[in-house]
Amino acid sequence: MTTPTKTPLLDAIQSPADLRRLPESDLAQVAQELRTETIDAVSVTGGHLGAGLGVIELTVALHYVFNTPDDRIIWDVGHQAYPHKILTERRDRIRTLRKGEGLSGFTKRAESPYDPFGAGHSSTSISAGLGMAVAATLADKPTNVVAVIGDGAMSAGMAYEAMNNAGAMHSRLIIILNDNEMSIAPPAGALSSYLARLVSGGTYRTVREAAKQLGRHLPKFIYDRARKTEEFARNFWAGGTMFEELGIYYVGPIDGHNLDQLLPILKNVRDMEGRGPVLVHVVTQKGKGYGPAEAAKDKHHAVNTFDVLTGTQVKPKANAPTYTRVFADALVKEAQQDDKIVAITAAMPSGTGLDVFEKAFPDRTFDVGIAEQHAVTFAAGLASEGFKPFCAIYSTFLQRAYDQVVHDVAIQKLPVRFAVDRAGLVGADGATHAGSFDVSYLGILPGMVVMAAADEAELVHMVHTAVAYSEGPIAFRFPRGEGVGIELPEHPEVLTLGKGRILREGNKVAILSLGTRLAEALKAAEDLAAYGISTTVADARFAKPLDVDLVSRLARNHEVLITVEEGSVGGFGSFVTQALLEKGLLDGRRPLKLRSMVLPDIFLDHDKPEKLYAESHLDAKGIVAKVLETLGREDEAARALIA
Ligand SMILES: Cc1ncc(C[n+]2csc(CCOP(=O)(O)OP(=O)(O)O)c2C)c(N)n1
Ligand SMILES: CC(=O)[C@@H](O)[C@H](O)COP(=O)(O)O
Ligand SMILES: [Mg+2]
Repeated sequence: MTTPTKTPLLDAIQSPADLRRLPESDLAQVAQELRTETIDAVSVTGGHLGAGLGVIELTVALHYVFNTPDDRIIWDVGHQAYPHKILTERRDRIRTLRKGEGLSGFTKRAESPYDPFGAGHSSTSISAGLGMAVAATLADKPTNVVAVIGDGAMSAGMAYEAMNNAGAMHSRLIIILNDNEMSIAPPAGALSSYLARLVSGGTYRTVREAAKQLGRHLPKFIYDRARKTEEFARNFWAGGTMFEELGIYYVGPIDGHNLDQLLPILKNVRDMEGRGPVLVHVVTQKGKGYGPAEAAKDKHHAVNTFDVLTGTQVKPKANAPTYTRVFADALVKEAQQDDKIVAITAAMPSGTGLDVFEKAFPDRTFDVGIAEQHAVTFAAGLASEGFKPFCAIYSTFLQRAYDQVVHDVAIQKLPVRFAVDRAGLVGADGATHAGSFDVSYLGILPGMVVMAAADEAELVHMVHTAVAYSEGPIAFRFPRGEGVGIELPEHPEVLTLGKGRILREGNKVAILSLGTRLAEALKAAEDLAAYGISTTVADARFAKPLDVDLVSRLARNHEVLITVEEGSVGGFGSFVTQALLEKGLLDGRRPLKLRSMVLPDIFLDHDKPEKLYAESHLDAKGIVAKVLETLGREDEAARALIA
């Protein structure tokens, strides 16, 4: 006897076309089954759960009403798109989410035609959607374009730049504002209060009222006739003014878990003749329909694998505190001594450890929302008035604020301290979140100091150094995850600017490491000893200013010099090469063999960082192989390793 399936309707849906063949009366059950499947899948993969659970009904409704993939649905950030993936021909791979070779945790063009735009970073959907809507008009295609953006993502400047443009364009773009009153943490800023006011009173628009809201945008003569009815007039002025002032029709707020509201309203919006951009304000609950998620403070934004019945998450065994935690604790200690220290996060208080800082110093902690550009210039303003701002931003998200780093901070030599977390590879989030470029993009700026912690004790020294340094901007980078378990210094030192350190002296090969590959470099040196190769290992500490004396000495006194880093081409290795060129140490008079080991020049997909580093040869084995290859070692053991 076969066991009855928990998801009979979902089992018959391969693609949205199958969904669209069902009667509307079945959709509530489809949604229920989709929720069950999402919870079950994430329980074995881990990942972003709460956001997806909040958009289950919306996902079903959108694929039912719109003709995907010809109509385009763009999920902002993409972390809420797991249910969308299940409905769009990827259910068979949903338990590979975020694993090597598996489905991405975000939307990804290469993965499916149902993902018309890739994401990972927030607040891009309205711009991309507007581009698609304009393209449809230019190509005279009847494509509907729907951008689904969260209330958190709506705090970023890009969303406003896009609405400013859209409101003036009369393009047929549909924006769904998915308002769950949550970012990763509770949302920060005035917009969130504004949205709360729109939703206040706890009443949602009925379908008739929403239709009337849309009716306001009907041709004038129809509208004038309609507005004479008293009922119409009663609801006329409710809500939506900010969006409407920008020229975007506002509909809502509506209950995003009620298919009886969602379906007719979405159909209405889809079929409205002659309209411009419309924003449908949908109110949802993050984590909806799963008790442990609804009860959790963060609504289960991101989870480890867990037990479905109890919601208990598997806690990976911790061998050492995370770099993030070490940074946060070190900053708290510094701030106890120095009341000029303030800390800034762009909507990532827990991710950056600033939740710890906030507990100690609530008045000196600023969560500015998803607004990295503003965060940096806001920090510049604080620095210009004598404060010591620590801007804690992931390497990948700091990319968005590059002009602010250059124009508002570096050119003015303002002492903003950048705590660049998630430097290097990050794992399950993949290419959109990898911190591969910060050494390159920060290290080329005049006057910028760039440090990289080789272990967590070094990180504590670097935090202290950043507090003490006030000549201009200074950045220190450190990776995601646990440290190496080294003892932390009681009394951190101010590091000498632009000076590295030698950890092991040898005479044939020199490995110059920047960042946490140092442990692998030291292991490699041990292994090389077994080949009779004497190896020096140095930690550069600074990518800028570079320790040119150290680099020159290593180049003069060794046959091989290898740089190693957790970053892209164009970073530390390039700075070392440039310095050696300028010193005339690469002009052929010396037989120096210089090699630089960097991440490959491709966007690496999600996988375990250690596996990716090994595949990129940035582990001890890879370093040894590089040395043997450079020395032209032909013995069998060397050949096996190089191969
Ligand atoms: C530019 C950028 N900064 C920060 C993040 C990290 N981040 C991912 S999701 C998220 C919260 C998004 O909130 P919201 O848009 O309301 O979506 P919800 O999770 O509530 O559905 C943040 C801050 C990001 N992805 N991109
Ligand atoms: C979706 C998003 O951008 C964040 O939730 C990100 O996944 C957080 O990454 P960490 O787990 O490294 O904090
Ligand atoms: Mg939200």
